[in-house]
Amino acid sequence: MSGSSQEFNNCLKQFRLHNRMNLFMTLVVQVIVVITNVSLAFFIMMIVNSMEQKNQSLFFCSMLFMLLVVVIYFLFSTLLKYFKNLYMKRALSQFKKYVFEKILKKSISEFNNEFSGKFISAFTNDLNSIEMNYLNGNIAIFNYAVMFFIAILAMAYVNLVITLCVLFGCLIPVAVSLILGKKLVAKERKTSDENATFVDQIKDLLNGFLEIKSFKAENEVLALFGEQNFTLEETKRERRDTNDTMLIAGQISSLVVIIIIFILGIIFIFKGTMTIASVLGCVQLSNYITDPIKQLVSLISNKKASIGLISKLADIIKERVNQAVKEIHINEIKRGITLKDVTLKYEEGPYILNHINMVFSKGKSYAIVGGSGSGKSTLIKLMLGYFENYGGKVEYDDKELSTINLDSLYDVVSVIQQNVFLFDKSIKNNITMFKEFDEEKMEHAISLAGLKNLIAKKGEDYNCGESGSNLSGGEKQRISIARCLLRETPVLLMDEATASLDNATAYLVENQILQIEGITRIIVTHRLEESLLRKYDEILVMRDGRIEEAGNFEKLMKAGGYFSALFLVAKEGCCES
Ligand SMILES: Nc1ncnc2c1ncn2[C@@H]1O[C@H](COP(=O)(O)OP(=O)(O)OP(=O)(O)O)[C@@H](O)[C@H]1O
Repeated sequence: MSGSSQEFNNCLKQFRLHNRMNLFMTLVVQVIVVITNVSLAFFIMMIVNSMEQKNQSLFFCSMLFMLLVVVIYFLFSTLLKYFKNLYMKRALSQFKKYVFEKILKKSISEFNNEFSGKFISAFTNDLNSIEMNYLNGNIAIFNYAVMFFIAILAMAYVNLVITLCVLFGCLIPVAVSLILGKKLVAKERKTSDENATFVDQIKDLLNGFLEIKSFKAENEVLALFGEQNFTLEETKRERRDTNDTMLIAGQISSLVVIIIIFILGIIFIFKGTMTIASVLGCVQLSNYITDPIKQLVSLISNKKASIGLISKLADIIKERVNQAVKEIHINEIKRGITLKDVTLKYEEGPYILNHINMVFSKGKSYAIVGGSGSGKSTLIKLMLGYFENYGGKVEYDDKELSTINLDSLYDVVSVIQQNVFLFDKSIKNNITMFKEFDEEKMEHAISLAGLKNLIAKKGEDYNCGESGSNLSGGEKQRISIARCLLRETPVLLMDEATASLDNATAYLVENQILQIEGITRIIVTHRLEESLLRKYDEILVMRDGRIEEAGNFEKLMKAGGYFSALFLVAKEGCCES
């Protein structure tokens, strides 16, 4: 079985898990509700018969019958509501949890290769469609199928010829559905894809709200929005069009059926083989035949379309990386990290990392410096298992990165990046990432990250706001530094982690991190401050994806090469400012 179909089956399993009894009860109760519905036709026949025959006792009998039907209907539709809602609740919550769990299991590289709009759209638009058209749809299909068969049996009991002719009239919508069904599936999938692009764009545009306002780019952005908005709505229009064509076919079929019943009914009344009551009964029963046909046509097509969405979701969440090759677990670093002839490029572009050779020894500190775009962040991302298509070798001790289980890697390596993400939760939760930590360890990390004053002022339960909007850039960054230091991993990677801090705080934090004993630090920095740079065991100078020079501060300055030029320019800039 392929990964996708295995995942597809797992998705469907979530609807049934611990939920079979609720579904079974829903279906049983549904049958009883349908029978009470169909019995209305017999009530009409009894009433009309009592009128034709002026038979009072038959009239009272039919009224009593109807009263009983209403009571049964009330009781069972209440039960139906109860079991159906219970089934839906469990099915959807389990399904969503499963999908989200699968997304969380994705590797960083997998997640970044897919548009996150795809995931958001899957959780909004696609899930709504799956709820409506698959879960609700399945129950509705069962309801109408039962209604159709019971009504056919009841009508055959009243008049077999009329029943056969009615069935013939029902062929119109069935034929239309067969013709248009496949189109609808394709259109539902296209709508889902367009919606994912739309969500992606909205996310992107709203993230840049400040830039849009300050550059007065509202009109240009509105035009960009308008294009995708139009494409999405056009796709939805096409989908609705196909759906409506099927509904029209259903309506025409109902009219044809009613005409057939009346024509045949009059013939049979003239022949004396049918009464007015039974013709009216057939008309009422025909509703329970044409209505299901009308509904079933679009319900089945919509269900097929939503199955397409489940399979698309299964495709998104299925594991792409062969986990078998990533089964090596590491829990410590004994010697260090070695890069052997590492190369990397994005698709068809130039090499971003160009034959890098480097040994990062355990417990030492390394600074990575270099001009903008020289590949510093890419190198950090590479060591975090961000890329799968690199050349050469990246070894943690003697274990190749591509074979290491990434969960275990993140027990050993942590990263602080320039772009900080904070959750809309308290400062404490943002530092601990919702885990329990020793009070003493917490205080130590808070102190190293220079957060003591902030916590004294606002308290650790202070809410950070959406994406940390209630805090300054520097405060957010210090929280992310504390978050990382709290984990006390043997390897710490930092990518411009102090960029939004003022000079004094940045110096303090970097200095404190350089004093932590026993951990391996690899720090990308733009701050070429002599007293700090002297504390690094080695400085790697990157240029165009290569390591141009490497050595300690003194050696590099003596060499008078690229580093010393960078250092002098930075020093001059600093003195001028
Ligand atoms: N997703 C991507 N697709 C294509 N090219 C990319 C991508 N990300 C980065 N690059 C390119 O890779 C090169 C190295 O980028 P990287 O972010 O590693 O540089 P950097 O040295 O960290 O720069 P800076 O100091 O400005 O942060 C740049 O030329 C950049 O344009």
